[in-house]
Amino acid sequence: MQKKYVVALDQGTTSSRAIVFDHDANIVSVSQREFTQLYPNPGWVEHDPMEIWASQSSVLIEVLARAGIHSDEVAAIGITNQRETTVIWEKATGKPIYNAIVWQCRRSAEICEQLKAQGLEEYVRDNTGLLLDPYFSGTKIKWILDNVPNARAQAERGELLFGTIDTWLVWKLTEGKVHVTDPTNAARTLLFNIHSLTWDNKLLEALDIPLSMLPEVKPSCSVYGTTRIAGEGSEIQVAGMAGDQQAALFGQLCVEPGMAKNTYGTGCFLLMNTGTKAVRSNHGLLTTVAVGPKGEVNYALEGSVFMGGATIQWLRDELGLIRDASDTEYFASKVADTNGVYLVPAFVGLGAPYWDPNARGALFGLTRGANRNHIIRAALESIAYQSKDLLDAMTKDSGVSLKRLKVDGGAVANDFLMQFQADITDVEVLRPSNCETTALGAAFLAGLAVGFWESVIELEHKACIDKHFIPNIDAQTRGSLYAGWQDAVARTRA
Ligand SMILES: Nc1ncnc2c1ncn2[C@@H]1O[C@H](COP(=O)(O)OP(=O)(O)O)[C@@H](O)[C@H]1O
Ligand SMILES: O=P(O)(O)OC[C@H](O)CO
Repeated sequence: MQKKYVVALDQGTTSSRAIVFDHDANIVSVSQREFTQLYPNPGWVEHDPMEIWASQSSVLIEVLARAGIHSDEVAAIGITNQRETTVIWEKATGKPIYNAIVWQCRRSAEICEQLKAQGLEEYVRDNTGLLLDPYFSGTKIKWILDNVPNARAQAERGELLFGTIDTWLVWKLTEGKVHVTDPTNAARTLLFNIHSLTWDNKLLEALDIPLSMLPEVKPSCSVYGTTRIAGEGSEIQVAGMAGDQQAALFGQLCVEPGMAKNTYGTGCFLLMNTGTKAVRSNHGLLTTVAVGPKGEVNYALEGSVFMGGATIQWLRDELGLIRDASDTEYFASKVADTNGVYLVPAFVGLGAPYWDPNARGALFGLTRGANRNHIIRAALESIAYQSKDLLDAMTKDSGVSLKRLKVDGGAVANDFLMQFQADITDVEVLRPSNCETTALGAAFLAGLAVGFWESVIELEHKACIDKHFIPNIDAQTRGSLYAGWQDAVARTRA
């Protein structure tokens, strides 16, 4: 039967999605399922790997059933995923030995301090492009090996496997036959040398992690194995994968140096392609691996903010101020400003450009006149302020002053947020008509790997802009609003 579709699996921090794209990159069908967030201690975040698999495999079955698509019409399945989140399982049984430790989790802060005390900070910076922060997988792996009974002995006997979520999904999809990752995910582990593109022995030794646990690293645009939907029908190629932020960069076709996008999901992630040159940041950004026009390794500068849309979930789930994330637009627009209120959402510390794992969230400027709408507005504005922090750092590091910013992710549906982003950065914000660019990036990689699409040039005709947000405040107002934010951040850190 003719291959008409590519399916992207987008395993995000809060939900698992499966999206079917046709040859024109139109969305044919979407299926999505939220899963449980576990907070066993303050600052700790976990997921159940089996629940991740259950939600991801069920949406895959559902998305095809809903659209009446047979597996032999699917050219390939591409994977994109929340990065850094760490799963360790038994090779023989496929059973995880502990919950997945999520990228936001702060429990390995002390291990990071120990590595700093060993003088490894510069080495890490030079060879992995990262910083010593609990964000990345390496110290999470060590924590599991040090704290789960028998884990270290099992690891030393070669009985355990490590994977980020891409690796875990391919392992499950191929029924335990394939243990693989790609350079964009490997680059987030703290164990991968981004210049030689191999696992780094010195860091494996420092963290006491056996090499036998690590997956093979294959290009982001390759065929990794095959799967059958619910164990039935014809085999589908699993081809193409990238960490979600790099997939979004590729989905937005930012494949040339100087092209950038900002994704507003659970966190916010601003990435700029720097081509074949790995640019070292002097302003608190990361150097990471991206995907080039032919699926090859490119580099990117990245600013990572831990609480983006998650701040809105907090308003909904913990404070009960809204019923749905989209309500925030209505309430924020009911007031002319925040009445001097600033929310610094350092709930799990602060990421780029501050890298302060010990900072905690704070609300400033409360007066008797401050009401719910001001707090909701301050929460939305905090997402835009954090993104401005990233954009300013990016300009300093790259020397490129962006005039236009491509955006995507769940929270860009919010017009208030997008307009405020344009106002506070003085940059035009471009929202694509398909905001599922993360999934699109994975679909592109999978489709290119199996010849469903020929080249990136063919893909360029498939993207279009839904809305332009033009800056609309004066420089003085912008300056004083941002100064208030910087003051609030400084006080949070103190
Ligand atoms: N209209 C909206 N306004 C503000 N935030 C929103 C809106 N819709 C969704 N969000 C936020 O966006 C996030 C979901 O985006 P998504 O890209 O699906 O995230 P992820 O891939 O990290 O799971 C949630 O944190 C949610 O609170
Ligand atoms: O789940 P998201 O889309 O917020 O992305 C999570 C990032 O990959 C973490 O680095």
